[in-house]
Amino acid sequence: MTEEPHRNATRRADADAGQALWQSCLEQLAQDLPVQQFNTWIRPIVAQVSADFSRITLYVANRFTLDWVRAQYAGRIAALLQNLQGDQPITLELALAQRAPAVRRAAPAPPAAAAPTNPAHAGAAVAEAALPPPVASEDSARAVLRNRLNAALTFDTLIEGTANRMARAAALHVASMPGQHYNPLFIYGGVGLGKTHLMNAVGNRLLADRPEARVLYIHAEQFVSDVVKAYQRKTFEDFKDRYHSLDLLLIDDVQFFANKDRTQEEFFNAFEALLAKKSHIVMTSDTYPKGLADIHARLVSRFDSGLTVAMEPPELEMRVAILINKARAEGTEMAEEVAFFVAKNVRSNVRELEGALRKVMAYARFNRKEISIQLAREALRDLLSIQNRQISVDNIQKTVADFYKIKMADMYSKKRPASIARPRQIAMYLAKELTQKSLPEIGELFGGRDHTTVLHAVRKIGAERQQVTELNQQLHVLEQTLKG
Ligand SMILES: Nc1ncnc2c1ncn2[C@@H]1O[C@H](COP(=O)(O)OP(=O)(O)OP(=O)(O)O)[C@@H](O)[C@H]1O
Repeated sequence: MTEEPHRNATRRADADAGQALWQSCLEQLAQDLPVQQFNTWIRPIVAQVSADFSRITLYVANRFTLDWVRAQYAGRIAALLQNLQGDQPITLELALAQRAPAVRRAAPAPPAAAAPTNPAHAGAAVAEAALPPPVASEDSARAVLRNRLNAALTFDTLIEGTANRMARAAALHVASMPGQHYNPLFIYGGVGLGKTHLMNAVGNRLLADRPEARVLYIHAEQFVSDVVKAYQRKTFEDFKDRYHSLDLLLIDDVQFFANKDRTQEEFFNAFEALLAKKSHIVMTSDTYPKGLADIHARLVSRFDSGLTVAMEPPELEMRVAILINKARAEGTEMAEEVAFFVAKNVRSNVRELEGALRKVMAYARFNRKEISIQLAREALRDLLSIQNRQISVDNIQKTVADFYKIKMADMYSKKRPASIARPRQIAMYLAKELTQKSLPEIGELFGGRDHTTVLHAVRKIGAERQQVTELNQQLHVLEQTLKG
């Protein structure tokens, strides 16, 4: 045998062994996953195994599938491959199909990208190949439409609590029966409370159930820019085709439409067209529809014509659950007492909670220490000192008194008219929410009142906040002012 055919034969044998490895993995996945999931996401994958078995590249058809497979299955696939492969470390890479070489050729592996190792993946690493520009080989309009959803933001990763219960239930309903009830669904709340996450979860769930559905997630600013482009390039027909043909439109932060008359008009047209064909619209905003400034009245009334739900700042137990879950997703177990400590000190929103968690984990890694309350205290030193400096009961009393135009002295007085008693109850509620003080301590600072009086105020305002939009808005404003 000359050298060349011999080399070719060796390559073929390697390639066959590589495919056998992937085949075994596929068989296992077929057993583990529901048939529909396996057929939709796993079966179409083309795998390429490097000659030394150190790297497996999975080629998928488009960016959306890539994100989805990475978020939902990459960890499981990597762990399975590692199991089949034994001790030798293996790196899993995801790439778009247009880069795939013919499957059965044992081409050399692409240059190794630095692959971040995820401890949750049983020693195997998952990397994403450098991606070429958007897929040209398939229904490109659809691929672009789907690309904007973030596949990692699903109902499974969204922790439920009192703060988001209603919004989550409504979103789940929309995802399972789009176009029927709650159309449009209008979700509002402060920054970092999970509005974008929830909205993406609706899109991801619908696409998992109906992969052919035309779903678009878009930020309102992007919509504005699309309108401008359609004007400049005189491509309104394309614009209309794009927006009016959707099954589900998810549009984030509609407060950005303020003062943009032409955009509002185009959005109104899209809105009417979509509703007429029973497509669903989900919107988010930082305020409830009637609180929106500089948006045409006819649009505001359309926004409010389905279901409007608020997302509230997460309560303590929810913050604890979020921390424990997010830490676990990063391969770290966080003790409940530590999670309580962090959650008590970071109250404003989930994004800040995530930031605090990242700090604590990085601090533990750098210092090679276990995560404990003491370590969390050190890691969050700056944040804690800013908070302690800014939010005192005294500060809360002053701010609330100013806001409701009563005297500071009325916070401690025994006077009972509603115009004074109510702001006082609101201040007590905020003192409990925003400081570490106990009920008796708060009572003391409000003119020596009993702790049951404080508890009554905290419960009453907390419950009313869920029901009365105006009070909720006022509390948001006060909270933002106090947090600086
Ligand atoms: N209930 C939750 N469970 C798990 N993660 C959450 C939850 N709520 C929010 N998050 C996470 O918090 C971060 C901020 O959420 P998101 O971006 O959805 O907030 P938002 O309300 O859209 O904020 P903004 O108005 O600033 O865009 C995201 O990483 C999101 O995944």
